[in-house]
Amino acid sequence: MFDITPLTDSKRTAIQQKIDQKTKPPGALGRLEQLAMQLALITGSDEIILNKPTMLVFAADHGIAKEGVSIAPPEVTQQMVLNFLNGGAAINCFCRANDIALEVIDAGILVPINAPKLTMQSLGRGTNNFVTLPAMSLEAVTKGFSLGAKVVYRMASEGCNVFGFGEMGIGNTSSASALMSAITGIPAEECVGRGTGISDEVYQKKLSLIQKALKRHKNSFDDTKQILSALGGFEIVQMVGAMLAAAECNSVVLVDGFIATVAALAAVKINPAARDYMVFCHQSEESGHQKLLQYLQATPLLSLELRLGEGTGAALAVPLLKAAQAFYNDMASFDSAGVDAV
Ligand SMILES: Cc1cc2ncn([C@H]3O[C@H](COP(=O)(O)O)[C@@H](O)[C@H]3O)c2cc1C
Ligand SMILES: O=C(O)c1cccnc1
Repeated sequence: MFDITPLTDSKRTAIQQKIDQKTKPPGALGRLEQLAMQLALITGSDEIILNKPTMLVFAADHGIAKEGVSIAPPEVTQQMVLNFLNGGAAINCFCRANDIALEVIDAGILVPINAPKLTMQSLGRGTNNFVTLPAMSLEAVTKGFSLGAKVVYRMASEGCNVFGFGEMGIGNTSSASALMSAITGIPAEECVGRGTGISDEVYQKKLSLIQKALKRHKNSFDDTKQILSALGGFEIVQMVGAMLAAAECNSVVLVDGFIATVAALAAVKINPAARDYMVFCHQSEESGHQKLLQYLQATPLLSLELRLGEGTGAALAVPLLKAAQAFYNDMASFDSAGVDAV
């Protein structure tokens, strides 16, 4: 379904040489050098090209939210979508601060909003409660992949080659933890966290509901699509399709916090070549995130104790991408600056 070209090793030596000829001790720009290597492999080895960075925020509701597993009721998903459209959320501020375009997508909120700025591609009015039923049909997963991909193909045709992925959906840390446990085999206790900041009591309820759901659906864990249909969210499946499409379009995939990283995990299971295009932007405070990053052998760029989602950690990493681009493209070499090589 997604034809992703793994990044070629043949250009690595030339890129490393270019980095090593910059006027600095070898390796002195640390992680920025690794980032420049990845960006050069994705976008061009002569010059790193970052075009029209765009944040895609997918919003949807979750049947499990009715169980009271969040600090907020499900209505907050729709209210936050309106907040995004009015420019008032954290993600709006960080996108404005860093010159990132923002597109908000209704992937399946409970009560649709009629607003010209909102991209409408709803898969339904929230998922089923996965404690008792599969969250969605397999057809919805497949449709979600193509709807997510559609947004990326449109933006890529307009020249965008840097995509950030964010989400909004009350209850979605429950779906994400259940997916993480089912896909990786890591026990639920290590995947489930406090989400929006729930109490000990609510945490115990959340954990036991997720354990119950994992037991109930365990016979349909043969492949990633089945797992997504059992436990996923409409915003999560659209993110999976969008990430795979971005990798297919040779674009940079900026992965945000816990929920976005679970979508990235599913995308990598579906097509391992997608991993090459992913930049893991930050480590969230959500307790399962560190384990998940380790599982994916990913070292995140930032660690700011965020636990918000919306794409905020991805937006905050964009200046680092621009710094990697700036030194790779513009910094003098020992030769051009007349500095003795070290
Ligand atoms: C006002 C508000 C704004 C948010 N922005 C992102 N989230 C984050 O919290 C939710 C996940 O946590 P849980 O699984 O505990 O519900 C998601 O919507 C996520 O994007 C928010 C949550 C709230 C309450
Ligand atoms: O890391 C995240 O994505 C996250 C953490 C808590 C709540 N919402 C999102």
